[in-house]
Amino acid sequence: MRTAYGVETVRAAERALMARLPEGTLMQRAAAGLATACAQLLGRVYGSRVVLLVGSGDNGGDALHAGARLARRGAGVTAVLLSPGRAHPGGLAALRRAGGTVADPGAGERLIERADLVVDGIVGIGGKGGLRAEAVPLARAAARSRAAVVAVDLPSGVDADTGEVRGAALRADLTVTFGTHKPGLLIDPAREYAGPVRLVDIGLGAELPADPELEALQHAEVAALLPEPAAESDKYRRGVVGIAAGSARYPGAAVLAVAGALRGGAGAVRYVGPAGDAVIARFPETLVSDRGPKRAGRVQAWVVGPGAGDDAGTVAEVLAAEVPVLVDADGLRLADAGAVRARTAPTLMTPHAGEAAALLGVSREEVEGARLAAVRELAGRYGAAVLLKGSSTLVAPAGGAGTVRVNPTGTPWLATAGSGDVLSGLAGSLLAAGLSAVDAGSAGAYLHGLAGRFAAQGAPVGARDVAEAVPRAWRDVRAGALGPGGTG
Ligand SMILES: NC(=O)C1=CN([C@@H]2O[C@H](COP(=O)(O)OP(=O)(O)OC[C@H]3O[C@@H](n4cnc5c(N)ncnc54)[C@H](OP(=O)(O)O)[C@@H]3O)[C@@H](O)[C@H]2O)[C@@H](O)CC1
Ligand SMILES: [K+]
Repeated sequence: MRTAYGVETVRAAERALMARLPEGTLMQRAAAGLATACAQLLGRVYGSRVVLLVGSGDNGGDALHAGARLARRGAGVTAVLLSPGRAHPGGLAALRRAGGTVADPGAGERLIERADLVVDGIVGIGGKGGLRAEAVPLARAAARSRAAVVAVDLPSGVDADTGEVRGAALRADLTVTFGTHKPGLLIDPAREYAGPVRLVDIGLGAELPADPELEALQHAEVAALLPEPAAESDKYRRGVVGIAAGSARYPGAAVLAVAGALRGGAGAVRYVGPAGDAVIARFPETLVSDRGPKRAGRVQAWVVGPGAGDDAGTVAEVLAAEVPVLVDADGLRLADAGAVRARTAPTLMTPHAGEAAALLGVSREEVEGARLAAVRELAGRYGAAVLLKGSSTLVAPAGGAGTVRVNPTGTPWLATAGSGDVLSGLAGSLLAAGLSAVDAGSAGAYLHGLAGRFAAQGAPVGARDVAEAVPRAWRDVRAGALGPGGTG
């Protein structure tokens, strides 16, 4: 499990740990890890040109101490001080002792142009707002330069707690973060600025509380969630998932949701709606009914909404059922908020950013720029678990408070028509198999992302290919959890 903690929590843990350690220990641990990562990226340290961008806080201190270590190994290290009078005194002294030099911001752009490595120590978890004006030309120069850019703790200019990016920010090739991930490192748009993230252990772990702000499941945790049929399982014990989707106009959504559901571990898939012929032609194993959800027969969880058009009646009927319900696509628009809140069985809503924006009455850009806030807000308003789809899919528990899951397996190739229908079927099937709403959403997104990667392998794919790759993803998750041999 990868976890991320917010700034307040990190600060409290840091204070508790520092009280037991000699002064400066944590910064030395951070700087040692940072210098090691920089050296690996450089390959050859001796003779390399390193530029440190140094702000007024401890983030700059980390950069200066790491720079001193690189200078001792023969790198030419220059620190560009953004607030010359306020740079970390101990770090500055260490750099000078190691033979490093200091420059004014005015010289920064020229130095960056010729550098092999730029270390971004402008601002870390103490940052407020976006990058300040004096740092913007340096961020641009770093982006232009062929130098590798390493961000200290997080890329300067991104919000550590939310992943929001207001204005300019440093774009890193690698982020070296200390003690724990910060939420912003796992959520777009900030995540994109961070590049790959390396976590340096500084001993903070024992001081962190049990409930992180954010968590990302990995193979082992997903494998533990996946249903496994026992010898005595019949199809009803494995769960029947009902799919109320598709319309005369959009039969494809029904077919794709069923395609996902058949691979999600439920014992049977029941389809209800006007696209029964299309569904049965493609998947003869489906139980098809055109008598509406109420009279369709036994179902352990429902999926409602993909391609539903304007069929508000079916959505209302499904919401009245006393089993878990996944609401997607048109269903989100048609669902009555009061009816969702009044439900006693679990509800999982699965909007993409545009649908979430419509529900919240804001623009799509606002949702995409502040995904964590949006998913919590929706989960609070509807009293339902919410899976917000996108480049970093988030799953918030009903009510919106508590740990949010972030899916690590997504791929841009999944942004293809019908891919969401497959996910809703897949996650609905996991609901029917007995997973909680948050577990079904996050395990579904994990398998779906992995399936997208397997199907795509660097080339465009259709939603059907994604559905067909789900069994491979499932096997990979189980194999990876068992040890060597998988990709986990
Ligand atoms: N936590 C831990 O366990 C450990 C933490 N460690 C390290 O400490 C870092 C946190 O250090 P920190 O608290 O000194 O804050 P930091 O991020 O350097 O910035 C604050 C300074 O920046 C300024 N400033 C504010 N906003 C700004 C902006 N937008 N653009 C530009 N400047 C801005 C603000 O000054 P102001 O001008 O507002 O007075 C203030 O002086 C952390 O990220 C990690 O690297 C490790 O050493 C070891 C263990
Ligand atoms: K930084």
